[in-house]
Amino acid sequence: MHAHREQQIRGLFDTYIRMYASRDERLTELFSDEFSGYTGGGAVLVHDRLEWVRITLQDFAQVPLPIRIEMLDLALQDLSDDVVATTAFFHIHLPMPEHTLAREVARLVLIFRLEAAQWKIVHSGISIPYHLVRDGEVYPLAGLQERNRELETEIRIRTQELHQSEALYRQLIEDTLDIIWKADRDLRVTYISPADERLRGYRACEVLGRHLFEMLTDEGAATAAEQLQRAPPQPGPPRLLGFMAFEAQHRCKDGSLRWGEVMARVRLDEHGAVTGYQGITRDITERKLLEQQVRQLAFHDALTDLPNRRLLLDRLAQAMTASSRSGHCGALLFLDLDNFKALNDRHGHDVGDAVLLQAASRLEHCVRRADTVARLGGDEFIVLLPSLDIDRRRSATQALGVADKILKALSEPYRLSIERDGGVLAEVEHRCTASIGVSLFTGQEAGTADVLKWADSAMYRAKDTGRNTVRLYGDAPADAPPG
Ligand SMILES: Nc1nc2c(ncn2[C@@H]2O[C@H](COP(=O)(O)OP(=O)(O)OP(=O)(O)O)[C@@H](O)[C@H]2O)c(=O)[nH]1
Repeated sequence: MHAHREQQIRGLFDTYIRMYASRDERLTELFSDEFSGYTGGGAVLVHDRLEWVRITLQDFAQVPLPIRIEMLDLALQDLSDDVVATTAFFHIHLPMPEHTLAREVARLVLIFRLEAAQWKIVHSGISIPYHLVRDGEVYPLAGLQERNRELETEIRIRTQELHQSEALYRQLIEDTLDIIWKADRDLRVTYISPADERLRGYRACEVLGRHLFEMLTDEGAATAAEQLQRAPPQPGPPRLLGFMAFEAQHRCKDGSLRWGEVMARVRLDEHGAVTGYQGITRDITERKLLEQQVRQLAFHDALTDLPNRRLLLDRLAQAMTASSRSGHCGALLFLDLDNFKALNDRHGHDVGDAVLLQAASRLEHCVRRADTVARLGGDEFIVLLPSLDIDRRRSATQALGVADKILKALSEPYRLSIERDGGVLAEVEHRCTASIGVSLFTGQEAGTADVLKWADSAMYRAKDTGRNTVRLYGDAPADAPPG
């Protein structure tokens, strides 16, 4: 997309969000005369601009206080020369505490069209969290099916009338990505909407009549079965039980897996007997991936992928709790590479990074699976040996043994590719040592910060005594007795 055009649409989108959040009625001036849009619950397609303005003003009157919108992602897509689609993901924080929806991701599609040299919003579709819809009530299923039909008609008519942008209609359909399904009382599928084929690749005829749980992984089926058992049938007039919500992994035809958020309901007759099930499944794979990335970023070092300080402290606290139960000692090794700055200064940061990566890998090869290798930052690493011996002296001997093994592994030559003037790569061999401080811990006699501080001070003593060596906290007269 042309940078100028992108900037323009982004600016307009930001203005829209700002005006919406501050309940600014001038927002309605952005709507095209040929506007169409889905109302908040997603069930009704509105074609009339004035009707849309009325709905917007009613929304502003119902929640007059400013609302907070926390943008997560915004994507712009050229649909044609004069049509651009924007897709935004965000959290909505309404001013009433019961409507704080920070956990839920809302999706807004706005389509901008260039009209007489002015960009106008020609379509709006919002997919909002389920429980925002009518007092905790899930989308009425009939409403969604109705909406699907309306969409298809809308697309047919508009394609004939406007011949404008095929992609615009594709975008419209994307608003109904949720899979709608129904099953009989034996959980055999009796209806599945076309969205399932788009997401999982199975044609409806391949799914109809099959057990609902065949769509899921074994783990997903176990979650679903557990949820269904939680909805005990009660006698009464024919009705739908309240919906249950759970997340489960779904199998796709190509062998891949996708995460779905399932909202399901049980249909009962007047005797309380189950007559069937119905539900909506929303694809949340992207959200799950994002959550996983966020977790990875929060607990791991970006360069080496090793646990970071936060995760290390967590593991150290766990090791200390386990040690109080077992009576076994644990050890923390604080490592700092020697003269690392000189390497960076001489060959540049990228070469320094390459050494850090190789050092991280060597450290991982020196320890067992139950041990943790973490990077605190810079050229500082930690090795946590959570369970050694019951006897402190024997534990010290074991920890010092691991430290010696690490010193030896780190002092092996590092082979590095270095870019010389003119971009030619040269292979060089670099030698590097480390200084290590070791502290032992038993149970929770001390805090995690103390154990880390002791290992750090022992490491500095190793530096002071000439580097490339190991020191144990508690061996020097100045050391306070541990624990
Ligand atoms: N390449 C690279 N360098 C880093 C990174 N983070 C910090 N550093 C550098 O690592 C160096 C750390 O040096 P120090 O540990 O303070 O000193 P040193 O040269 O190793 O000397 P001693 O520790 O006294 O042996 C500094 O030059 C930092 O700029 C990183 O992610 N990548």
